[in-house]
Amino acid sequence: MTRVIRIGTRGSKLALAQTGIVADTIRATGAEVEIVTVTTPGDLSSAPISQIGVGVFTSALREALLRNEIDVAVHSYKDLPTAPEPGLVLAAVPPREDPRDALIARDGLTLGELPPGSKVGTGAARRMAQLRALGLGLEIVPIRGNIDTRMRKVTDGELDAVVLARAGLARVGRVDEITETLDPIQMLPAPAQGALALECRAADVDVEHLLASAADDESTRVAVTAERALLAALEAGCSAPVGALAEIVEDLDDEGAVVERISLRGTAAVEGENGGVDMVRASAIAGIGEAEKLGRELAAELLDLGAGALLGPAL
Ligand SMILES: NCc1[nH]cc(CCC(=O)O)c1CC(=O)O
Repeated sequence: MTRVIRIGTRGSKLALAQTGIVADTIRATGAEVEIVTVTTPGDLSSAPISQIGVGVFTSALREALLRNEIDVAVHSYKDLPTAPEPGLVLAAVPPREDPRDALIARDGLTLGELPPGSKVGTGAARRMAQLRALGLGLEIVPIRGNIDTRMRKVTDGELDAVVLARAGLARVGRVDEITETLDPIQMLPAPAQGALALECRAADVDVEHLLASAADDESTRVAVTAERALLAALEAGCSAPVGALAEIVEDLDDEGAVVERISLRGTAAVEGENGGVDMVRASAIAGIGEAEKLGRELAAELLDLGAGALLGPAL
C-alpha cells in the first residue's frame, strides 16, 4: 500500500518555509507527501493575540488532524498550548533553529545605540516586558502581522526597530537584515522558540513512527521539554510574559567523566514600582533525564520571586 502523507500547514510564508523543510525530511524516507494549507483564525484577525486567545494559530490544524483532513500538523512549537490535545500525539521535534530574538533597527543600530524615545515594535508581552525592564527609555509599540509587514514598518520609517524571532527570519531567508541578535541575558526567548512540533493522530501509528524516526531530534526535545514544563507550571499561555531557554551543556560527574546536563534560564514578569513591569530571572541545572522536573522547579523559584501576579494575556 502506498500512502500519500498529507502535511497540514498555515499559509504564511514562514509556515510554508517550515513545512517545506519537514516535507523534504519525510520525502527522504521514500514516502510521498502532499502539502495542505489550512487557514487559522490567527491569520484572519489583526486583533492583538492577547485578545483572540491561546492556540489561535494551532487549533485549526489540530481540528483538521482530528477530522482526518491531514495526517501531520506542522506547528511553530512556541505557539502550541501547553495542554495536550486528546487523540493527538507530539510525534517529533525536529532540530531547532537559533532560538534567540533579533533586532532589526534603522541605520544598522543595536539596542544599546537606540536613543531614548525610539519606537520599538513588538506584539509579544514577553518582549515588551523585557524591553521595558532594560530601562532604555524606549517607546514600545504593539504591532502584529507577518514578518514582511513588521519589517516594513522600519523601512517605512514608522518605527525605529522591531524585535522578531531570529528563527523565523532564518527560515524566510532574511537574517541579513538583522542588526543585532539579542543576547539571552537581555532577552530570553519564548519557551520552544525556534523549534517545530510535528503532531499526528494517536491512532496513526505508521505516521507516528515515520515522524519519530525521520524527524525527531533528541537534544531539541530535551531542551524544549524543560522550557515548556516551566511555562506549564507557571500556568502561562503562549502570549504571557515568560521567557525560558534550555541548553545542553557538558559537565563532569563525581568520577570526572564528561556528562551532558541541562542548563535552564527562566524569566517572568512581576509587578514593578509605580504599576510598572519588572522581570524576575532565575537559572538552574540538572541531569539530562530531568527536564520536566527542572522546568517545574525553576517555575517554583520564579513564583517565589513574585512571578504570577501579572501572568496572563492582559499584560
Ligand atoms: N508568534 C508568532 C511566531 N511563531 C513562531 C515564530 C518564529 C519562529 C519560531 O519561533 O519558531 C513567530 C514570529 C516571531 O515571534 O517573530
